[in-house]
Order: sequence, then structure tokens, then C-alpha cells
Amino acid sequence: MVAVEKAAVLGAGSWGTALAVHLARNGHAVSLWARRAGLAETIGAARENVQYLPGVKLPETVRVSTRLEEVLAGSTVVVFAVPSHAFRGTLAAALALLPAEAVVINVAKGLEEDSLQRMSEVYLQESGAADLARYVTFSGPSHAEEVGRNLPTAVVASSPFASAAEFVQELFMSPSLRVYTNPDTVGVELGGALKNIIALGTGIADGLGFGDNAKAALMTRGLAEITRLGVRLGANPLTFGGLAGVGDLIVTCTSRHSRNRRAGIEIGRGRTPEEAQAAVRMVVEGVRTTRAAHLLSRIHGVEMPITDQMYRVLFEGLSPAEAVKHLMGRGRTREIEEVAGFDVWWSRKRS
Ligand SMILES: NC(=O)C1=CN([C@@H]2O[C@H](COP(=O)(O)OP(=O)(O)OC[C@H]3O[C@@H](n4cnc5c(N)ncnc54)[C@H](OP(=O)(O)O)[C@@H]3O)[C@@H](O)[C@H]2O)C=CC1
Ligand SMILES: O=C(CO)COP(=O)(O)O
Repeated sequence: MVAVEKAAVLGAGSWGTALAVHLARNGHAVSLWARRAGLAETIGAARENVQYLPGVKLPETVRVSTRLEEVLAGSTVVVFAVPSHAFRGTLAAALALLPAEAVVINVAKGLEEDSLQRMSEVYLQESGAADLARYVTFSGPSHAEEVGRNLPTAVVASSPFASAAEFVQELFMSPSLRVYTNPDTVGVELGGALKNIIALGTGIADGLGFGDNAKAALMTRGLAEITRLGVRLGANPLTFGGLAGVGDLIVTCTSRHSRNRRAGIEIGRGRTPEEAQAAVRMVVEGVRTTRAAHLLSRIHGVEMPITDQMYRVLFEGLSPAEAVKHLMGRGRTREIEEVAGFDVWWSRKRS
């Protein structure tokens, strides 16, 4: 195990709390930052985050505070566990207090709505760092509710710098959490962000009373459009067949824990997107990411039919039933447009 003097976790929501508990179980001294005094106090008193992660006790080695300078002092590892729309602001507040040698780990899965940037791009812009040598993306199929209960989970630590990825792999590795490394940060970030759009869609399908066939179709065709955009933005297509791609897509589209899927179910049942988000009471990352991905697809000329319909449902008032009609009524197409030489292959078969 890596000898870590002190790990800071910024964001005391469900994922931040689960990761703080996990790091403490791994033997590290952890400081958990909550932005609200009320939340910090109740977690500290109950030794449990009843609002965001009920039923998981915090080890004594986890300290909870609202004081950023206290949480960050002496930290060698800083885990950012706030929603993606809060990453830039939280990073900006933390930068002056970050110990020079600290490794920054980001677990947020989203795209910034205005800049359309991935979280590593936000980090580079905001910090002025020349590269990602001290920045690692932590992603993959990992619901906080299960990690908090030590249920077997496999994730990815991604950095273009092997030493940074391997450091984080070692830091989190445990008998119940298996960590793989992956150098394709673009693919890992996009897989984690874009699967939330599809999970909103499978939730809608559930809310409409559709069956498993619809869910499988959305997940498979969703992966196709995620991969299309990902490759256009420089990702390795193989990453989307891994934990941060199809792995996270499966868990988010099918799990009862998924906030995105749960919001989709509410929309499918007739609630507005605003009502659905309020009902979930935790961050539904896929909503902002749908807007960003929709714009990216337009800018880069990448066809993303499911994302298009999700955009219209979330932001233009289209009914889920109409969106289904549009998707099912699209013109005929081939499954794998990208396969070169399709026609040659067919004519060989026919002759
Ligand atoms: N939950 C999970 O299982 C997983 C989540 N993730 C990702 O982790 C990130 C965090 O998600 P999760 O923990 O689920 O979210 P939650 O909704 O459970 O918690 C969000 C936390 O972030 C805080 N927060 C919200 N807005 C701001 C802000 N503007 N500035 C500072 N803090 C803020 C909230 O504080 P307050 O309570 O005061 O509102 C709360 O503590 C997301 O990107 C998500 O996709 C990744 C893997 C698994
Ligand atoms: O990313 C996640 C699990 O890997 C969490 O997804 P939700 O935000 O939909 O709960």
C-alpha cells in the first residue's frame, strides 16, 4: 500500500463520502470537505452521511470539515468529488491551498456546459499546469452505495502518465476494489460523461413501461454514438469496450442506484425534467451533459440520434412518446457505418 500521509476528499455527497470511507479503510488519514456546516456537523455527530449515503459508518480516521485550508493542509492526494458543474469553482478555491506535490484525482462524470470541456481540460485551463502529470481521472462502474458496502467493484485510473495512474491504482486497490490503469484520458472521460445521457434514456424507457429489448437497443446504439463522438474527439475506440465505457454504461442504465436512470423513469412517467431532478435529490449529471454533447455533435458533424432526442425532451419540451417515434422512424441505416469496405464484403458474399 502507498504510504499516504493525508488524503483530502472535496465534496461530501454520496461518491465523496464512499471514497473517503474506502481510503480510510485502506489505511489512509482522510479529511472530507463539505460545503455546508449543517451537513458537516451531522456527519461528524452520527459518523454517517445520512443524507447522501445512509447505512455506511465513517471510520474514526475520517475527519469532516467545511474549512478548505484545514482539509487541504499537508495533503498529498486531493480527490475532487463535486459535480462537474462545480469542479472549476472548487478547483479555483483549492488551488492556492494545494500542496505543490499533491496529486489531483477527479471523479466527476460530466462535460462543462458552457465551455464544452472535459474535466481534465478544465483542470489544465484553471491551474495553468503544463500537462496532466499530477492529474488522474478515476472512473468506471461504481455506485457509491455498493463501494460504501465493500461490494466487489472494478474501476479505471486514467492518466497519460503511467506513474500517476499507477500511484492512484495502488492507493485505491483493495480486496473489494480492483483498479485498472488506462492511458486514454479522453476516452475514459467521455465514456463516464456520455453514458449518463443514455441512462436517462433507459430510465425513460422503463418509465414508459417498455421492456428489456428497448433497453438493450438504447444501450447498444448509445454505445455506438458515444464511440463515434469519442473517436472524433481523439479517444481510442477500445476504451469504450472497457470499464469506463460499456462497463459504466451497463451499470448506469440498469441499476436501481443510478440517479440518471431514476430521473429518466420519472420523466417517462410524465414528470417534467425539473420535477424529475428535484425528485432524485442528488446530482443528475446527464442533463447538463446532454446539452454539451448535443452541441459537440453539431460542431463536429457527428450523428448522435439518441442524444438529439434526449436534448429535445430535456430542453425543448418534446414528449418521450414523440422521441420514441422519431428514433424508431428514422431512415434505414447500417449497423456499423464505420466499417470500411462494407460494399466489397457484401458483393463477395452475394457472388
Ligand atoms: N454517486 C455515485 O455513485 C457516483 C458519482 N460519480 C460522480 O461523482 C460526482 C459527484 O456525484 P455524487 O457524489 O453522486 O453527487 P451528490 O449529489 O450525492 O453530492 C454532491 C455533492 O457536491 C456538493 N456540491 C454541489 N454543488 C456544489 C458546488 N457548486 N460547489 C461545491 N460543492 C457542491 C453537494 O453539496 P450540498 O450537499 O451542499 O448540496 C454534495 O456534497 C458526479 O460527477 C457523479 O457523476 C461517479 C461515480 C459514482
Ligand atoms: O457513474 C455512476 C456509477 O458508475 C453513477 O451514476 P449515476 O450518477 O446515474 O448514479
